[in-house]
Amino acid sequence: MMVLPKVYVALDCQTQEEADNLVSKLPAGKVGLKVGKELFTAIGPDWVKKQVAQGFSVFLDLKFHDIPNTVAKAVTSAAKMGVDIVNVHASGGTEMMSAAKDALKPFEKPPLLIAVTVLTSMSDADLAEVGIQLTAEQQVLKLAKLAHQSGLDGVVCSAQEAKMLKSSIGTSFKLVTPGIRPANSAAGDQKRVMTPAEAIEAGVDYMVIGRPITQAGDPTAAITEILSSIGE
Ligand SMILES: O=C(O)c1cc(=O)[nH]c(=O)n1[C@@H]1O[C@H](COP(=O)(O)O)[C@@H](O)[C@H]1O
Repeated sequence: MMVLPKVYVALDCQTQEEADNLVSKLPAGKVGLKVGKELFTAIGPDWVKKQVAQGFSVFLDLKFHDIPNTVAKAVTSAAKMGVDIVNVHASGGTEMMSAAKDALKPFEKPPLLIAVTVLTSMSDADLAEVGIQLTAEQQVLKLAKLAHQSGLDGVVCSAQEAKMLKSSIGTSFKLVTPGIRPANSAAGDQKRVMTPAEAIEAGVDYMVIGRPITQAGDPTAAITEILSSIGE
C-alpha cells in the first residue's frame, strides 16, 4: 500500500468554491483531504473523484451506520471513487463491520476501512447520557476490539487513547485521530484533544485537523507550522 500522508485536512465547508480555495492553500503532496458530511452532501462525488485524479489522498468520512447490506453497498460506492480511507461506526456491530470488509475484497486497492469508536466531541458524561456506563476510554477499547475482530484496518479515536490501543491491540492496527488542537487553538466542540506533536508521540498513524487550519487567518502558515511541529 502506498504511504499515506500523516495529516488529513478536514474540508468542512459547503461550496465548491470554498473547497477549491482551501485546497489551493495546502502544500500539494504533503497532506490528505478529508471530505465529510457537510461538503459531500453539498457537492457530491464528482468533486471527490477530481481530487483523487489530481493525486490527493482522500479520506471519505461519511461514518456509515446502517444495516449490514446497506453499509456494505455504501463502502463499495466509496471504494469506486478511489478514496484511500473510508469509515463506518463501530457501534453498528460486528456483522455490519464484517459485511463492509467483505464488500471491499474484490477491489485491487481497497481503501483502509476504519471504524469510528467514541466521537472526540464526547466525554464520559455524554456517554452516560445515552446509556453507556463505561468511560470513554473503556468504550473506545471495547469498540476497537470489535473492529479488530471484524477484520477492519483500524479505528477513529482520540489521540488520548492511542497508547492504550497500540499496546492492547497491536501496532499495525491503524489509529486515525481527530480532536487535534495545536497549543493555543480553540477546542470548540472537541472534548478529547491533543496537540499534533503529542499525538505523534502517542503513536497515532493519521491525524485529522480542520478548524485550526481552515479558520486560520493564513491556512498555509497554519498547516506549515503543524507539519514542522511533527517533523514532516
Ligand atoms: O471521523 C471523523 O473524521 C471524526 C470523528 C470524530 O470522532 N471526531 C471528529 O471530529 N471527526 C471529524 O474530524 C473533523 C475535526 O474537525 P476540527 O474539529 O475542525 O479539527 C470534523 O470534520 C469531524 O467530522
